[in-house]
Amino acid sequence: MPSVSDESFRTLRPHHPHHFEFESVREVPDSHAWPDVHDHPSVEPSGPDSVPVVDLASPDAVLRVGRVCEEWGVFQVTGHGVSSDLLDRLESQIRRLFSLPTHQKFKAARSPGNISGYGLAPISSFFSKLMCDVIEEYKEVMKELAGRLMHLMLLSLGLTEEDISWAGPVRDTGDLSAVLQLNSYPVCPEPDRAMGLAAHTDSSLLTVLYQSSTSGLQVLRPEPARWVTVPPLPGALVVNVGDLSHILSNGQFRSVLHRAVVNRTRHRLSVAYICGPPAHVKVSPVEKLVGPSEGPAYRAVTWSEYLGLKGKLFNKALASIKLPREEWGDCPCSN
Ligand SMILES: O=C(O)CCC(=O)C(=O)O
Ligand SMILES: [Fe+2]
Repeated sequence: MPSVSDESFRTLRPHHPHHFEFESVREVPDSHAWPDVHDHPSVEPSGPDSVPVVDLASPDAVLRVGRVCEEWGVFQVTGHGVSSDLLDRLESQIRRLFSLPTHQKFKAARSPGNISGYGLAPISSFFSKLMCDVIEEYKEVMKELAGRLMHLMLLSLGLTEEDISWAGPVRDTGDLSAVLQLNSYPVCPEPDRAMGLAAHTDSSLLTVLYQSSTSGLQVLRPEPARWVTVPPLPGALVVNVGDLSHILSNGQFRSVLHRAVVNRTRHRLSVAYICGPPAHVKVSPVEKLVGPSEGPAYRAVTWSEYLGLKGKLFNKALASIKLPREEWGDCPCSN
């Protein structure tokens, strides 16, 4: 997928952007011109087009989380306990990282097919010089927050720890795996002709996104289809419901289609903590949520199997594991 921004570092998984020297361009080259930036109108957030904000410290957090996961598949969280000092330090280190000369950034590049050991060697030697401490601290804090969010989501579905044993005790953070992805969206001379990150749903259970202070994230709302901007709120983090939570909830939770647009004057950064189940776990619709007459809507998949499908089929991956209606109730899949 070509995209203008696409400069990103993943601390666990490889990414091979079609590299481009953005600083020198005056107009978007054909290779990066995006055909359907205006496929649907973009609207500014207000009234019913405002992505909900959930205060995790509020007594009705479980109820609110459940409702927004069903209706939106995305929300902003406050009351999460992540200090603004940590977010500031993270952002300034990432700015330093992305402003390094290209040849230096390429020292951390992953070679194709080099998935095993998840690239810790090249990446960690790179990060250790520059930003290892703050990244490690952020990952720790995110692990805890993602666990908390996952448990709120499970509780809102009426599930207990027995229903999803890999999630660990509902009060605990469980045993999720995660990828940290750093995105950089350079300024763009013609933002209307380019795309930062193409429309997609996340393949995760959930993604916690820090989007600094520059807007660019948009989520698709239906009927009429429109792109709603998710405004950066000081201190808030964005939570996207991923495809695996949609599967796990037997379609009850919406996995939100979203994209990142670029702008003319501000270099935008975002940090995605992409959280999934442990590697060996197959995610399938939880039995309790499957009505006796309807059966599970999806077959079981591991995270890596699903990522493979996503790599091949992109936005049709979810449809590819949907069980046809006639097979419902007679499903060979297991939890
Ligand atoms: O930069 C953003 O706001 C979105 C990033 C995103 O969607 C992703 O990393 O999956
Ligand atoms: Fe995303």
